[in-house]
Amino acid sequence: MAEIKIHDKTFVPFIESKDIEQSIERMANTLYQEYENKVPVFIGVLNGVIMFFSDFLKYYKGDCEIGFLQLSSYKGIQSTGDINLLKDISVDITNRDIVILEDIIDTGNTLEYLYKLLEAKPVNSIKIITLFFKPEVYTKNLNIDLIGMNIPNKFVIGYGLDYDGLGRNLKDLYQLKENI
Ligand SMILES: O=P(O)(O)OC[C@H]1O[C@H](OP(=O)(O)OP(=O)(O)O)[C@H](O)[C@@H]1O
Ligand SMILES: Nc1nc2[nH]cnc2c(=O)[nH]1
Repeated sequence: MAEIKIHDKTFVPFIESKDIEQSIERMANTLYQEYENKVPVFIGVLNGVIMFFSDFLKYYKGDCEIGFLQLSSYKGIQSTGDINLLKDISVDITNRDIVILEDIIDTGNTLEYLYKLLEAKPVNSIKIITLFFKPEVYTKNLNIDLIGMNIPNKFVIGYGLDYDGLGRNLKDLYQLKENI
């Protein structure tokens, strides 16, 4: 894996896709044990979740349904702190057991918005899971039910995550070089 340049920044290889997938397989198996006799609705937070969502489904062994919502708050490598709901939840979740899938939880601003959005919904249960988590910068007290991998506080791209629109199609995860 070589370093790559996207827009004005250089990124270095960080986590290979095979290691990411192993972590996702573990997550899918853990959830399957918890929902064995239920049909959960997995809700992906677009756009960053695309690859995680698709790989997670491949490893999940039970019956399940899916839906999406779209939130956006990043400009470049910074959170604006201003969350935009670009697309509300696409399926009826009334009385359902829902699991929100996030690709990454960083500041927790998006998670806080999600909690407020979901509070008002008449669901049976809610779990929030994330593939990547940055414990050094997470400042909220909100519960995260399942975490795939803890990562340091450095901006990452690839495996669905972008830098100003580019980099989502990289199969491995890369880290911003200037931060190292
Ligand atoms: O914990 P936070 O600091 O709020 O960051 C987490 C959010 O940032 C990314 O979304 P983004 O706003 O970049 O939209 P995208 O998924 O369309 O890239 C990511 O998909 C999370 O939803
Ligand atoms: N691409 C990308 N999006 C994020 N959203 C929150 N943290 C990050 C990050 O490190 N990279």
